[in-house]
Order: sequence, then C-alpha cells, then structure tokens
Amino acid sequence: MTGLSAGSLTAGLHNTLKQLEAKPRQWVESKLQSYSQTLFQRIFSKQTQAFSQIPGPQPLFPIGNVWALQQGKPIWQVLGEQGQQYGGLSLFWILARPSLVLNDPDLIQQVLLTAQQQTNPHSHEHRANQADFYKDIPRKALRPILTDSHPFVAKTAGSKWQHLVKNNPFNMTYFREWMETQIQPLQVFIESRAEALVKQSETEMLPAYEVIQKLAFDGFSLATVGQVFPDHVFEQFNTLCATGTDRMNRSSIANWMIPEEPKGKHYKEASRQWFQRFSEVLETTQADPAGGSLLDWVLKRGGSAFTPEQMRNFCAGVYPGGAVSAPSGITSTLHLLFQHPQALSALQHDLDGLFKEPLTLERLENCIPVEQVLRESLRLWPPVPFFTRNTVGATHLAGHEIPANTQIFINNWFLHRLSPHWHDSDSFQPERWDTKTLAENDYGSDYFFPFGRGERACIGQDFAKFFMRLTLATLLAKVEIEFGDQPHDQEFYFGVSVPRQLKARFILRS
Ligand code: HEM
Repeated sequence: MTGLSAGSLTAGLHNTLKQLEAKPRQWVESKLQSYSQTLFQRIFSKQTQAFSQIPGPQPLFPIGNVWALQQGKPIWQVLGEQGQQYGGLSLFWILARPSLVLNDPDLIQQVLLTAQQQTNPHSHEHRANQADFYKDIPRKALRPILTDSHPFVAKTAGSKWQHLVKNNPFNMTYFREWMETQIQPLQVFIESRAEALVKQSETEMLPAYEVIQKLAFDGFSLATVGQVFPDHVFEQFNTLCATGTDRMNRSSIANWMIPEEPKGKHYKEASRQWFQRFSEVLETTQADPAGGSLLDWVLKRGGSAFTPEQMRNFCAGVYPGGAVSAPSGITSTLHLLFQHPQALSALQHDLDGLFKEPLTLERLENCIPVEQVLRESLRLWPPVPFFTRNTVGATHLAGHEIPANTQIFINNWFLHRLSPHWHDSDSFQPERWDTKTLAENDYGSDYFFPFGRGERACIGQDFAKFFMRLTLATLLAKVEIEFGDQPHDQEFYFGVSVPRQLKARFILRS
C-alpha cells in the first residue's frame, strides 16, 4: 500500500465514524427537542391555550424561545425575522411569559395611537387603541435612574403623565425661539470639539461612539443648563447607564430579579453626586437666571408649574433620555457616509453652501440633503429599534382575544427595512427621500417611527433632531472622518442600539 492510499483509507474510515456519530446525536437532539416542546405545552397548558391560534416558533421547556436570542443576533433582528416567517402578529415565549411581536403597521397603530388618531378604523370589528395598553418594562428597571418626574416612567397617559408633559421645558411656547438662540454657541462648541478630536487622532484611532457621546453629553449640558461639566460627571452618567442596562436585561426575564433600588456602592455614590450636582445647578440658576440655557429661559419666562424637585429631575433626565440615543444616531450616520463617499462629498458640497451665510433654525431644518441623510440613517439604524407595551385588560388584536397583562414587542427596525415599501431596503440611499417620500414617511408614520408613535412618542425628539442635524452639519463641514474596517455591529446599551466597536480618525478638511 502506498502512503497515499493508506491516508485516504484512514480519512474514509474517519468520515464514516463521524457520520455514525452524528446520526445518533441528531436523533437524540430531535427527540429531546420534541420532548421539551411537549413538556412546555403540558406544564404551561393554561398559558399556551390562550394563545393557541397565534403563530410563532415552538417554545422549549423551560426557556421558551429565549434560545433564539443566544445565537448572536440582536433581539430586534430575531423579532423581525419572526415577522417575516409568521406575519404581523406572532408569539415569542420568554421562559413561561408569552410575548406578542408586532411587525404590522395597522396593529402597531392600534397599540400606540388613540382611536381618533388612527387612520383606518374599521367600525365593524373590535379595534384596540392606546388606552388598552400601558408601559411596563423597563419602568421598574429605569425608575431610580430616570426618577418619577420622567414621563417615560409613567405607567399610563393619565393625569400625572399629562402634568409632566404639559410642564416639560421642551413643551414651552418659546421652545423654538430658544433653539434658534442655541445655534451659534453650539456651533462654536462643536467646531472646537472637532479641532480637539483632530489633535487627539494624530496619534491613534479614537473610539467613535465614545467621543461622539461625550460631545453630545457636553453639548446637551451647554444648551440645557449653560455649562460643560468636568469629565468625571460623564463617567458618573455612564455608571448610571451601566446599572440601568444590567437592570433592564434582568427585568426583561422577570421584574422580581431586580430590587426597587440598585444596591451597588458605585451606583449609589454616582447617583447621589449626580442629583446633588443638578440641585446645585438649579439653585445657582434660580439666584440669577441671566444666561441663555433652557433652564435660564424657563426660570425667567415661566410657563412651567414644575416644583424645584421636578425641574431638577428634568435637567438630570435630559441625558438618560437622549445622550445615549442621539450619539448613536450621529455615529451611525457618520459611518454610513464614510462607506458611501459619493453621498458624503455631495453632502459636503451642500454644507459649504449652507455655511456661506450665518445659520438659522429655518435654514438648518430646510437643508434637504442633511435631512435626507439623517432620515436614511435613522431608517436603517434606529437608535431605539423596538419598545414594549402591556395589555391593561383583555383586548382584541387581529381578531384574537388577548389576555390582560400580555407583553407586546413593537419593532420599528423591521418596518424601516420592509420591502416593497422601501425599495432595495437594506441599502443606504439618502436620495430615496425625495419630496414625496419625505411627505409620505414623516416621523411617526407607518413605516418610519424612530421616535415612536402617538401620544407616548419621544418628548425630546425636536431637540434630538435639532442637535443631530446641527452636529452632523457642523462636523462634516469642518472635518473628514475616517473609520477603521470594523463592521457596523450594534450593541444593546441602556435600551439603545449603539455602534460601540467603531474606531475613527478625525482630519481637518482642506
Ligand atoms: C436620537 C435620539 C432619540 C431617540 C431615537 C429617541 C427615541 C424614543 C422612542 C422610540 C420613544 C418611545 C418609546 C415608547 O413608545 O415606549 C421615546 C420616548 C421618550 N423619549 Fe426619546 N429619543 C431620543 C432622544 C430623546 C431626548 C433628547 C429626550 C430628552 C429628554 C428624550 C426623552 C424621551 C421621553 C421623556 C420619552 C417618553 C415619553 C412618554 O412615555 O410619554 N428622548 N424616545
């Protein structure tokens, strides 16, 4: 026997043994799977019966469908693929907890909009509306970090929530007038931060999300309370966010897994110092509200019936509201533009024109190329790609009776990429946002709702859009941003999907 034929015999034998080995393993696996499916149906028969007509993947005992989240895909993608396979209403089990997954614009309307707001009510069938649902998770997880003055934490849109929204500084009649005054100081701030980033990246690539998040954190501070805090305050904020993330992850399995108040020593100290800082800021500004910040304006011009504690909590609550999500949106946009150099150079050409005259709010908002790029990026990478509701009592959806307190996942990520509504839906094409598409797909419409929909949609969205537009325009007029070859993966952090792994270098434009 030659060496060669002995080698191929050994390889053949090895393969046969492997096949024999594989067969029983598959057999055992499939038996185990069907056994654990039956066990799930038997043990949780009361729960499963109520949902027997709703399609979805078979749950396994004891984990339900949680295994699907262990395959390395983010949850919004798993829920979206479920929509593709099972349609607009499907079922997903988190342990023994049934969760509905909505991937259908009409059903999402029913859950998020009041009957009056809905565009196609069919009078002959029972249609649910927003009053049939409440916000559950992650209320408990976030309550200590956001405080009870944060509208997000309100369970229903009742009188307490109405008071918080009506008196919110973002809702004052002079809010747009105030934003106009912020353009010039924010522009100066963003330009000087861009210059610092150019210097820093002379020696190394920078963590793109982190530096943009710091820019947004400081920019938010400058605008809302009139000062940029020392760096350790940003670290305190991220300690609060990390605790919030951990609590959200655990509460998504079961709320009892988290205590009312976080116990960690680091968290407690960061939280104490964080709220103490905003108490001091409020006291100083109350003594002399002569500055240009939103807090100065509200104290000077009035219009809000917030108590001092509620006003302090508003100031502290702007950051958890938007200083994770807005920088995620900005970083994703910068990265998408870097990957599409033609779109970037067309935009920079338009920006050079925009900055030939002093910028105004109207000119910024009407700069279509900026809006096209922003919407296309929020479409592909919505920083908040899904959120949840619960049924208050028994209600109906798509002809099914849904029991009280059923959890519902609402997935904007899936509808933002749904064909044929969006042609070539996974590709970045800012030019798809022509006049007709812009009008038909406004913020909060059927296939585009990065800030949510209806009464409980984002209260900070006007400020967030303003800040994102201004930051993108100012940065891209001033610098080129080169990214490394990291993929655009998104990690879940504090309820937001964040492109954390990207590295970037900032270079002055010639
Ligand atoms: C790009 C930035 C932002 C994105 C993508 C975003 C996204 C969202 C979304 C999707 C919701 C709806 C959640 C739901 O229906 O359960 C929401 C609610 C909310 N957002 Fe934002 N947000 C952003 C910035 C901000 C900012 C800057 C603030 C400032 C305070 C803020 C404050 C809030 C509040 C208070 C709510 C709750 C409203 C309620 O429940 O009545 N957000 N946001």
